[in-house]
Amino acid sequence: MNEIKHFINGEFVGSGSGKTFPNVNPATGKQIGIVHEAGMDEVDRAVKAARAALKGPWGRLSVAERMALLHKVADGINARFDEFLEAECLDTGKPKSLASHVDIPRGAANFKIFADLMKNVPTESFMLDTPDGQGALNYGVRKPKGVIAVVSPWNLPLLLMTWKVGPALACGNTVVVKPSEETPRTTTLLGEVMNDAGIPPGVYNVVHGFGPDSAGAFLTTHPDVDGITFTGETRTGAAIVKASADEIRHVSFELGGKNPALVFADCDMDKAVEGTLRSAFANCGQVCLGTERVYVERPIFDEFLRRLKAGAEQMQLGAWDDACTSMGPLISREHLDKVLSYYKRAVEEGATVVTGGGTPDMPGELAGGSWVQPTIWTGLSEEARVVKEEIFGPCCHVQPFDSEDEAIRMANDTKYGLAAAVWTENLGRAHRVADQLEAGIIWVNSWFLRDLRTAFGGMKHSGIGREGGVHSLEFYTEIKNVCIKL
Ligand SMILES: NC(=O)C1=CN([C@@H]2O[C@H](COP(=O)(O)OP(=O)(O)OC[C@H]3O[C@@H](n4cnc5c(N)ncnc54)[C@H](O)[C@@H]3O)[C@@H](O)[C@H]2O)C=CC1
Ligand SMILES: O=C(O)/C=C/C=C(\O)C(=O)O
Repeated sequence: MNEIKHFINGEFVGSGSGKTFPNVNPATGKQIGIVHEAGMDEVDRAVKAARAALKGPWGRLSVAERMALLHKVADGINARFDEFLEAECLDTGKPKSLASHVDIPRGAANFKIFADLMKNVPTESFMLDTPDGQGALNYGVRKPKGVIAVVSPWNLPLLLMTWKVGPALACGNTVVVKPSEETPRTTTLLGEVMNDAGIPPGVYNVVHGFGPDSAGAFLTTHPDVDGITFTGETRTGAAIVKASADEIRHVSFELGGKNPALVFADCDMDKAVEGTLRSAFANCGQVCLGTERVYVERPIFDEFLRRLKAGAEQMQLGAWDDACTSMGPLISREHLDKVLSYYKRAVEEGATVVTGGGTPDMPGELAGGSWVQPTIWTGLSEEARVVKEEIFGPCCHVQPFDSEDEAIRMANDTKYGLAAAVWTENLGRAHRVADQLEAGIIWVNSWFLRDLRTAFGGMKHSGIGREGGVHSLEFYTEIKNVCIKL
């Protein structure tokens, strides 16, 4: 059975305690590997290795040398594309059609884009008038922040982990990554790529384990970590802030969402239906940017709903390596139970189930997996828990609206503020609505169209700070001002 170890100081090591936990394929429910669980000792060794590497060859590289190494990491991922693809699909059950277009290419791109960005970002300078008339020159210099703790989730494991590791390393930091306990494989495989690319030992470290009382908590409370970047649930973000408060650590958080789509009668219906099918059901609905609330202008409500239902019913649930599969399972039995509890609650809260609402019959060994039907509801009150809480499954509630103001009011009536999609062919309306929506990322006539140079993050309970482009550099560096009296 595949044994998944920590990656510390350039070497794969097991847990001193001998503690392990199972690595399970959610498509079958079968154990496919054994993962070592880090204790305080392994986390401490990883942080010490990361600290030492800052002062070693890594810290002495020129920017050009560092960027060349990061390009080699990206090339290394691409050279082992099929291994990364299989590892990611076994951990998550997601179809290869998705992972081969999104997860793995973005895993490589996250290194290239930030390497190139770092080479080209200027820092500020100001001339200051002084009473003697000679003046002073101020200039900013960016320094690495230090040792960065990266705590990542299971929904887009390689993509979301490298989205943080890429810019962190481009800025000259070192990292200790705690991947989700559900998806340890690609983060571990990346250790081999780092070694092959010539990244010095200690620059990239991985510790496996859980959150509370395990590797996640040990890492985020470690006194020698300089910054924490996290993607995951809002409650976990709050726990990390509390636990790390004594050490006054910088944090960057991408948290949950309950994202709306606003579909206006003047939309291109084909695009709106296709986009909403993707935003509600891609990755089995396990995308923090995904749509769980759809507001449709009343004149097109019936037609839109009919077409959305038809699209949802055409989804092919199946094995990751079957070319016909368009949807995989949920990540785990535990998550299936959570999603099904919302399916039950929707009915209790008075929903009309337009399609889905339960679990499908899957053939052969897939019968043991965490499968769930894509589900659409109508008829719920805006106060229903199913409309208010993040479910993180392949489901959405569709609600009619009669005016632009009403749609905006309902869309903003949430504690979250991550993303929103607006479907309209009226440019004036697009600008007007985008301006009023309370979300960090607004897509007009698109969804998940990502330009990695742009600010990415959430308002309200959906996050702290922004990453992407220069915003990542803000988090992963300390800017030092030098003032020279002339
Ligand atoms: N991107 C997103 O917005 C995501 C949202 N979720 C939501 O979160 C729910 C729970 O999923 P989980 O995987 O349990 O998400 P989570 O937020 O608990 O876990 C994400 C990462 O944080 C770690 N972690 C958990 N508690 C921690 C703690 N106290 N200190 C340090 N690290 C900690 C986990 O081990 C994992 O690596 C899902 O049902 C879904 O609703 C889950 C994954 C991604
Ligand atoms: O960086 C991206 O393109 C995608 C981000 C998606 C999430 O943060 C998520 O689903 O958790």
